[in-house]
Amino acid sequence: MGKTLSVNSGSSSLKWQLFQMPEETVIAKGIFERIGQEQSTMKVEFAGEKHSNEQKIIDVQQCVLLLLDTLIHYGLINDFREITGVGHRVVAGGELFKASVIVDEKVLGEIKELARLAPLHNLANPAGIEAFMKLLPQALPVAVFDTAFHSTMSEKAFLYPIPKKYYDEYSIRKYGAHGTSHYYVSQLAAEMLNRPIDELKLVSAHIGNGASITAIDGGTSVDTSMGLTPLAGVMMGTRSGDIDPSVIQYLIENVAHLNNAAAVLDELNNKSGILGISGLTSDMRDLNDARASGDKNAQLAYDMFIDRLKKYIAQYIGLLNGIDALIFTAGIGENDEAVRQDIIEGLSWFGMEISPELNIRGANGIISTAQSKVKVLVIPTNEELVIAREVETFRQLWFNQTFSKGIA
Ligand SMILES: Nc1ncnc2c1ncn2[C@@H]1O[C@H](COP(=O)(O)OP(=O)(O)O)[C@@H](O)[C@H]1O
Ligand SMILES: CC(=O)OP(=O)(O)O
Ligand SMILES: [Mg+2]
Repeated sequence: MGKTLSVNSGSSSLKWQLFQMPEETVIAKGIFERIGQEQSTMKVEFAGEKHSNEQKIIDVQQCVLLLLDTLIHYGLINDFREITGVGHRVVAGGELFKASVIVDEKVLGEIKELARLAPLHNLANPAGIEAFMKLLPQALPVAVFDTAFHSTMSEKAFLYPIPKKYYDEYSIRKYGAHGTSHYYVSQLAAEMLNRPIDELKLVSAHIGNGASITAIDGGTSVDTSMGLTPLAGVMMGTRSGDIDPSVIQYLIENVAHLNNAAAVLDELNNKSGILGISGLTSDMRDLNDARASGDKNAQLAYDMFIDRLKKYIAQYIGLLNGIDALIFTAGIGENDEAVRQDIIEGLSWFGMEISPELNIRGANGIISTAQSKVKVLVIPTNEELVIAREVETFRQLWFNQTFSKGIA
């Protein structure tokens, strides 16, 4: 028994939930959005109450302090010691972490080392972990990796067609990301469809600020659009997704301020995607406003975004030789019915059709028509719940070990 805090640090947001475990009751949850941008917001929800504040939030350390203050301020905890476990989302686990792990100094060092595989995340992730370890020394810290679910990919899927020695000697391969989310929504899809997961072929579209598409066969990830790092795959809020690698050398040789690989990679990670094409914003809500007011580049960014998503989804339908269901999840996938409509309209040849009555804001569940050959689902992701369950497994193991040692 105890309270577990799950921390999901994304590239633009930090989401958290405080659970009473093992009951899995949500005591409170919240989100810090647009971290590091001009208008950051902090939202908290508990017992039917919703609070929202606009303030400049610079980084993850500030989020941690604000979050702990909030828990005390609203009486959600009276004492920090009530929190017995803190689970952290870590994006890159590399070849090292294929499952969740209790964090100690060594693990923390290894997570920092892996930052080169997730530059937008693995720097913020250990900063958050360290801050919580310092402020909540009694709570069991557990790291849950985005890459773990994709560790089932075969060599044929995860190798790049470059000399194999670069995998053998340097572990250069596709690792994917958002695995905790793809895992969670695929399990729920099986429940919603009332079919065993091992019979199902699914494509899961996690479309947030970061976005990835995964092909899931019998409950395991067989391929996914992100690569060595979360830069690959579809176009994203600030990331280019797949491009011809020769662009990198061309930029280095021809653009004065991009005269090394790190500068180009920064451009591709932070200034590209929706932001790069629109020249305005990385955020879908703002992009929609700009499109509505007739901004041509905003419309172009949207059209490119939709096409790239369609291409990856179609590719994975091909890889799986047909699918039972397509799942939409994450910030955009869950909330933007027009994005879902535009994607499915372009994939109608595959026998997908969504119902305008079902495809509404706040939809949760099946949104396809009765005659659609492929079911289309909207499933709000809950990476925090999966993280809390992982923490609980470790806490019970730890408790049982301590208890059996005690009576031995
Ligand atoms: N109501 C909404 N309509 C359209 N897009 C939305 C809505 N709510 C959130 N989003 C978009 O979701 C994206 C953030 O998704 P999220 O999954 O929270 O990102 P991340 O975890 O990568 O930080 C942003 O582009 C944001 O504009
Ligand atoms: C891996 C990744 O891009 O995560 P997020 O979408 O949460 O930023
Ligand atoms: Mg996210």
